[in-house]
Amino acid sequence: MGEKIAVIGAGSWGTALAAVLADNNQNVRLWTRREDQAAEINQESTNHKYLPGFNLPSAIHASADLKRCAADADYILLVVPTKAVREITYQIRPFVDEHTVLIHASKGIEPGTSKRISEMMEEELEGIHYKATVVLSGPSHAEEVCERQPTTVTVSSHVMEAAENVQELFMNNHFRVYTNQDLIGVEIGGALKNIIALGIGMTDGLGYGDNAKAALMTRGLAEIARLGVKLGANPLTFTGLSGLGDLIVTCFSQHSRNWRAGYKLGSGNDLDTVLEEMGMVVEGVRTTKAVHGLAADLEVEMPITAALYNVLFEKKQPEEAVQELMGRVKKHEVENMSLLLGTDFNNIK
Ligand SMILES: NC(=O)C1=CN([C@@H]2O[C@H](COP(=O)(O)OP(=O)(O)OC[C@H]3O[C@@H](n4cnc5c(N)ncnc54)[C@H](OP(=O)(O)O)[C@@H]3O)[C@@H](O)[C@H]2O)C=CC1
Ligand SMILES: O=C(CO)COP(=O)(O)O
Repeated sequence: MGEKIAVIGAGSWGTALAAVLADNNQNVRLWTRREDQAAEINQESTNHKYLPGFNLPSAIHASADLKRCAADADYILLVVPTKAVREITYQIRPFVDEHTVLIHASKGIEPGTSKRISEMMEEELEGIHYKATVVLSGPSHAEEVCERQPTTVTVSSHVMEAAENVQELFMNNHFRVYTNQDLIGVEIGGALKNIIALGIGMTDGLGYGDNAKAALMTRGLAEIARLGVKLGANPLTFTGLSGLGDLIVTCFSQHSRNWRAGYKLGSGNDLDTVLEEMGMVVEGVRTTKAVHGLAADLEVEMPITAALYNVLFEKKQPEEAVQELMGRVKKHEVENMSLLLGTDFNNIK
């Protein structure tokens, strides 16, 4: 039976990805830190906290014993919130060796260090030799994946052979997987779209219309790409699944926790109350803090991220933040990006 794959994290996304792998006849062990949740998944084939109403494939074996899940796994797939990535990566160290391929499907940037997920994992695994790290990202709400709705994602790695193997593991008639060589761009796009989705939710909560939404998404993607290119990403990645694709799905879907949190903030609720009520991870909040600091360090202009930062952490009223965005000095639409790319497109005759 298939490859041995340890899925670490039984929230909505870890569980949905475990279901895809089980559908593909892989040997899936799903780790949760709660014994009661492992028993529920094994006995009832449900995960009522994170995926209420869904039946999971009975072939998923859940366990709260990390060693049992990861000890002889060919692939270890980490799907925990960004804030838990270092701690959990450190815990899997004893089970990683030169045969292991690590995969992650989390979306965030670490405040303080500005590290991407794969960078944090590499740091926590320092001194251990393993095959590769592969990121899986793209427009993919867990609920629709569990419904076996058509879904497309991207996998990326510095080791393309590993990315292609991971593509093969997940591919089926409902779940189509592309490869992309641009690890930085794929991780940046997946993490930063959550900032913009928070903003879109906020404009919906405030009662703004579709023009505002289009403006935030388009200019939001411009600033994501601006930072990404500065970090070494391929600008074209931001037009792909892990860029524009994920931005669309997170900004338009009511499955999105980032959109929902933004909506509640725009409707007048305070951040602490909103996060407490969500009961699931809202990655965009910490990522806004991380990216605001990173943009300042790198001197990259990110006015939408700055506006979100002010609303989330400086108690600025959302309406005031919108007015400040609209009242900025006059700009040329493609100026910054074209200069970063080394071509002044404004002067092309
Ligand atoms: N949901 C989705 O559709 C998608 C999510 N993602 C990304 O996947 C990542 C995981 O999100 P998702 O599954 O949705 O999150 P959820 O909020 O659905 O679940 C969080 C999971 O992480 C566990 N967890 C939280 N803190 C810790 C910790 N300190 N140590 C160990 N486990 C912990 C929770 O365990 P417990 O229940 O015990 O608290 C729970 O199993 C995020 O980065 C997200 O952006 C990416 C694509 C789609
Ligand atoms: O990344 C996602 C979809 O691709 C999930 O987004 P949310 O975390 O906002 O629910």
